[in-house]
Amino acid sequence: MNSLSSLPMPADRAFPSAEGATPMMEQFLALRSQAPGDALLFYRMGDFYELFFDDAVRAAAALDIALTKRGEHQGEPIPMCGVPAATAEAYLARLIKAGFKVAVGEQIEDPKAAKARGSKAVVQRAITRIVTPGTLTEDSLLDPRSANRIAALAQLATGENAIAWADISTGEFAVCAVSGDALTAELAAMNPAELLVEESRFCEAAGLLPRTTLTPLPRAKFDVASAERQLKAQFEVQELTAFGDFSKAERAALGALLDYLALSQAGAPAKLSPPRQTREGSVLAIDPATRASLEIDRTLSGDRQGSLLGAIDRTVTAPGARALADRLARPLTDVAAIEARLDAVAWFEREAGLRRQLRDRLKSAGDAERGLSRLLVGRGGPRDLKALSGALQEGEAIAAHLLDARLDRPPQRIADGIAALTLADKPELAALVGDLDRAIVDEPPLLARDGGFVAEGWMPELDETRQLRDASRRIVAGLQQTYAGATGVSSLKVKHNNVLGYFVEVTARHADALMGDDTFIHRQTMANAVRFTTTELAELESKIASAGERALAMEIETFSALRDRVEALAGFIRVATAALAEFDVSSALAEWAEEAGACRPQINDSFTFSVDGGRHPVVERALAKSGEGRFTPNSCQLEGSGENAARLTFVTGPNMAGKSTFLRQNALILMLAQAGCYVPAERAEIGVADRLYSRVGAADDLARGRSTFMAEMIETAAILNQATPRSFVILDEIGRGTATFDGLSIAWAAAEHLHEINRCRALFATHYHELTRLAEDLDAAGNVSLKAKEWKGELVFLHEVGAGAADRSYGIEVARRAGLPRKAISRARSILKRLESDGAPAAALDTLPLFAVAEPEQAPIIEPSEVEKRLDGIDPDTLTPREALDLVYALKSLVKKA
Ligand SMILES: Nc1ncnc2c1ncn2[C@@H]1O[C@H](COP(=O)(O)OP(=O)(O)OP(=O)(O)O)[C@@H](O)[C@H]1O
Repeated sequence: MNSLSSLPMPADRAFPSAEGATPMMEQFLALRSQAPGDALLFYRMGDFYELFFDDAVRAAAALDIALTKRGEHQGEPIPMCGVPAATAEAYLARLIKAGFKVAVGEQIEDPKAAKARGSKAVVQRAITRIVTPGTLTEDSLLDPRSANRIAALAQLATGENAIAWADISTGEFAVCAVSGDALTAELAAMNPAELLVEESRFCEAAGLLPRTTLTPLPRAKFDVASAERQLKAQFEVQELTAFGDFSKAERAALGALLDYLALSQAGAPAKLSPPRQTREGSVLAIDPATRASLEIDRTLSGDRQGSLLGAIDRTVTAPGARALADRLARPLTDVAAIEARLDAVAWFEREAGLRRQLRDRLKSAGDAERGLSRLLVGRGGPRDLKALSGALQEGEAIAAHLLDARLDRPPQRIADGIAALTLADKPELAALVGDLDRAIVDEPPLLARDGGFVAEGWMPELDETRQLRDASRRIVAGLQQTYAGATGVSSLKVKHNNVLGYFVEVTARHADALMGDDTFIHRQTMANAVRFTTTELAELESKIASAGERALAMEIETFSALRDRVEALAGFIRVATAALAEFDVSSALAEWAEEAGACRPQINDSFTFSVDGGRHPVVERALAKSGEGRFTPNSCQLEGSGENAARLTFVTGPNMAGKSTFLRQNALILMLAQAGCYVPAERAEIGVADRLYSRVGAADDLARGRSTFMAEMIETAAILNQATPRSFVILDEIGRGTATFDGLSIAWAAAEHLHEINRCRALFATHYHELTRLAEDLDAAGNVSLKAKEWKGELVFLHEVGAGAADRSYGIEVARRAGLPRKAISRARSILKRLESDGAPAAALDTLPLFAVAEPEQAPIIEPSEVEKRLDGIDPDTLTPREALDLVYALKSLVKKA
């Protein structure tokens, strides 16, 4: 979705005044004026959500549903459309995907209560929620394997910036002050579903993050003083310093986000953890262009399959998958933190048997994280409670299992996980888990109001009421027999519907037998049946109904009591569910490492990048799957000082030889290592990088009015302006999108800039062989090349990286393989020959007539074959079937001869 289209509606849409409105329409217009202008209003009417006026017109078009009319307002028909409440989530999902927001106006009183106020009274309604991409909690609206964050960007006039973000499903609430340079990379690492920006900055922000919905907010929402008040109230503290020393921009961002969340949850804001301050630079900065080109979590065409994440993800739970995606999105820069993650992976790698048992158990732990968040924002149900107890029980069993195994002493992160999952020292949580397990049936309904989820034996009073209800039901069932005996109508049935309640039904033929009997009160005559009620049935009916109502009320009360206990212990539960996700991620990474032959990288603060036998995890997998052969491992040595290895290495070689693959695999290895993953190599030593840049492959960015070359230059400019000596850069063929000499000059200057000014570790793939000479002049530059050899006139790619520059490009050979017409190929060869001998392209070309001369030794005149000659002389329309058959035989014999 383009971010500009993420604001499909102007916030200042006009709706008619309430003058002359019916009471219901008056209420609708009042709610409409409370709802944000850029949101559609779903107005609950019985079993439907209805939309009116402009909302109806837009929703009908977006959902492709019928647009109708309902009465008139101020002399004009009112446009209307509606969706059934029972299936509303599916429509919501489509609207949110299309970039809309939806305000939900619910009935907040029982229609009976409204009726009691008078026949014309309108049921009270209120906006209970505003559904936006960043505030979703429903499983059906969310991708189970991706996080769903919402962020707010505060940019003060002083030039101070900060990003605050929250994930309602985990309660995460954090903030980071960022410099202008790092803004885009920090936002890309966060990858929020929705970004709140000040409205005057909307255009600037549009396009920063292509998959993010932008929500403009008035400037006042970023006011520092009111933000501070709101934060203090939310976290019940006198001073914010309790949580950290927040800058003005940080406070503004946190406040705007909190306010928006409160608004979208209609005053019942998500239960967030106190704000955590993070430091810019604690994650490896990767800008959006680099992320896209490295295909980290999706390919350039948007698929998960074929991305790095798709290749290495072996997690077995949705929270695990989300945690892994997050690790790849935000690799770390702190050596100790990376080592701690690697220790956990290594432990699971060593304990392979235990790992398999654990992964089996994890599968049944489910996704308690999102269930918890639904419960906390008041949208959870009995199924979420059950999932929670299931996960915590499984978690405890896992912790006990890991402890019992008495294997190698677990590393810190695993030990912390075990501690978080052990219930013995958390009596309240243990009691809650036990109670949830006993109180809720095994397969509870989604919603509490459906009832039937409190298990038998949990609440004697409820059991009694249910027994009463069931006994009455049994009496009703027995009455059928009694009535049949008394009336002599054996086909008599006792049935139930919502209009009559319990009733007796006989066929028209037997109606007379009941008509004269005072026990039976005639209610309905249908085509084939006649229906009666009886006082006895009516009494039983009301007993059953009131017992049912009482039972449901008790169940709902039980649900709220359990929910409150969950809320009180939410902190512990979050830590426990996070521990399960951590176990899943670490064991999954160990599983992948074993499968892919990956090794533990050595991480340190040096400026070394030294990889032996490195591989590209995605290309390798694709090759193995297609059976096209094995991936050739390649080593790469870079050294910031340039002493033992070059700092800047030029990579040359024929087209299709594997240059881009080599560049990317090294960037991915660095990223994986800093994310705390094993790396596909025999050995790797990696000095952490602060920023990773990749300029590989150019694509037009026409949506933003940039040509391929312009897009390439903008990205190159960002690298040359921002890369530090700690950064890692891969550059693929920059400058090729313009005139040869311009391109060469730009590539040349960029290489020198990287070497002399940025002084970062860099791989620079190029077809400009002139550049390779630079390695002689620059003290920390070197050359490697991808090898190819000619064998029996064919070019064979070895995909092997060796020292030194390549001698030629073999571009024409690749073009021939790709199927360029023979004439074009031979023409290209002759042009190349002349260029190589004359040296000056333009002058040489002027003298060459286009396609006039065909070089005999390279492009022999192709004689038509015998078959072609024979076919040439034939007019198919004049052939008899016999002649045609003869011709086929003749042609076949010619082919054999040839
Ligand atoms: N190390 C390797 N082992 C096996 N196959 C490889 C290896 N590297 C690349 N290949 C194969 O070669 C193909 C071309 O690789 P790549 O795109 O990296 O070449 P290139 O040199 O960058 O080409 P161009 O200069 O045309 O952009 C890949 O799609 C892959 O199938």
